[in-house]
Amino acid sequence: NIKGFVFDLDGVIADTSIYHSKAWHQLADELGVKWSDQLADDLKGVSRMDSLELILKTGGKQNDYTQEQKEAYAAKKNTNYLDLLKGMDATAILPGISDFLKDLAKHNYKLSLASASKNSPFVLKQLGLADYFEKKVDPATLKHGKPDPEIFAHGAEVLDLKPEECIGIEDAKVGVESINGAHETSIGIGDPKILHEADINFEDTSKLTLDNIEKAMEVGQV
Ligand SMILES: O=P(O)(O)O[C@@H]1O[C@H](CO)[C@@H](O)[C@H](O)[C@H]1O
Ligand SMILES: [Mg+2]
Repeated sequence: NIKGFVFDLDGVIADTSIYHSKAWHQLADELGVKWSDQLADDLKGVSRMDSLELILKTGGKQNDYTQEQKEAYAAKKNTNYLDLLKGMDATAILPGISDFLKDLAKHNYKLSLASASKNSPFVLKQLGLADYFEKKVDPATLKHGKPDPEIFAHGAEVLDLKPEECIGIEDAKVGVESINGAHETSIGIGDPKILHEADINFEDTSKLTLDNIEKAMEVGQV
């Protein structure tokens, strides 16, 4: 039975995916790479440097820059992103998430964070949710980014739980693949057509409750 939950951050807990997209869009314009909704969706859950490589590849420019130049561009995106976050507070917590976290804590579920973002400790602090996530996977220690199962596997290990005792929650396609690869139960938040590999789908975070999860697990024989 389920004893722990492994959370993605951007787009699951915090309404920050839009700011990542805005900052990457700004950089893509500067690099002369055509932006699209597909590219925006493909960048979800992908680490900073892998996101930049994906943008350059989309524009056929992956060999046009030195590693140093690429790191400078990634740093510029991050500065823009943090600028966009200025003044962010608990109002950026996605609908239902505060109650869901309270409910999980009340029922003694163990919680960990599996975010590719190096900004996650800062974002959690701004949202006032840092206490819920003492257990976090440090993305800088990972060999592979999502969709590799490594980050969600670590998300269970830091809770001293087996993968089958954990539910992973994601808004990105690569994130759902990572959870499934780690042999955890996957919840996909967003368009079920895009996140069709998830064991359980909810359109948005307001549907994320223990009741709805229990019902979905009964129905889905998950
Ligand atoms: O630049 P960091 O904040 O370290 O990483 C971010 O992580 C996001 C996933 O949570 C991803 O969607 C962004 O593209 C990536 O820049
Ligand atoms: Mg996400």
